[in-house]
Amino acid sequence: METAAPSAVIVAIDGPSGTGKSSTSKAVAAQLGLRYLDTGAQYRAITWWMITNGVDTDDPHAVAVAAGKPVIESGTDPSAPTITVDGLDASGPIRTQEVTSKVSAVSAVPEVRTLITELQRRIAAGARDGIVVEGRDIGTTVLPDADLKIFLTASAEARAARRNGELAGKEAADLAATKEALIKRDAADSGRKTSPLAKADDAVEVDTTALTLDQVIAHVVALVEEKRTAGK
Ligand SMILES: Nc1ncnc2c1ncn2[C@@H]1O[C@H](COP(=O)(O)OP(=O)(O)OP(=O)(O)O)[C@@H](O)[C@H]1O
Ligand SMILES: Nc1ccn([C@H]2C[C@H](O)[C@@H](COP(=O)(O)O)O2)c(=O)n1
Repeated sequence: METAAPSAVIVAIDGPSGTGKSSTSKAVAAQLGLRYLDTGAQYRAITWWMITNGVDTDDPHAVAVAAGKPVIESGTDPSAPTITVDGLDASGPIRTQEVTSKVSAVSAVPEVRTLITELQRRIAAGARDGIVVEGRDIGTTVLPDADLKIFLTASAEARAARRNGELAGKEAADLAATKEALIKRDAADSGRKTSPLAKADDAVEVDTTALTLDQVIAHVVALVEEKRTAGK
């Protein structure tokens, strides 16, 4: 494992679905020369493996028994993040509707969380120049000693509109249905017993509803710079 550089900074960015965690984290990491880790992609990857290997994702025992089998690897270059499962590129398959609908159930299984949390901590510890790690429980559970914790929020309406905007030119989704699906996934992620989606007590909350993505990125970059100037 590499030794962290003195200026290395660990940033945890959490929040509900569609608040801008991935877009913000990637851009902040790229601007500041940090690595980037999308922990949602790891939970999606293990879910995809369960589906393709015939594991019943509604059966926590079956998921727990299989949890240690797939080898999940994350590439942390913010300009080209990667995710593989058993050496196969999983970046496309993990974004399907089927994976999205099953990922909350799989990620609620404690054995899955233990394995993925260990992997996340190893990756963060190996990031010599620092890292931005985004997810649901980074500030509370995975990296409770992070130098800076951000909790992004946005209204369900804004988040649904953003998600539908991604579909421009593709099949137009119904805004109400998108909003309902977001709310349902957030409720499952917030309501699980093991490390639920939650704001850490010492996290800075940023409501992005009325902010452009560039404004959010600039705000977070400024917060990181402040921490660095203060010697973290
Ligand atoms: N402040 C913003 N204003 C407008 N659009 C935004 C803003 N932040 C993010 N977006 C857009 O919203 C969509 C969702 O953003 P992103 O994927 O970064 O969210 P997320 O919190 O990582 O979601 P998830 O948890 O579901 O992966 C993207 O299309 C992104 O470009
Ligand atoms: N730290 C994390 C990150 C993600 N998850 C679960 C819950 C989410 O619904 C799912 C997919 O995440 P997304 O790609 O939408 O960011 O993964 C979690 O439990 N903990």
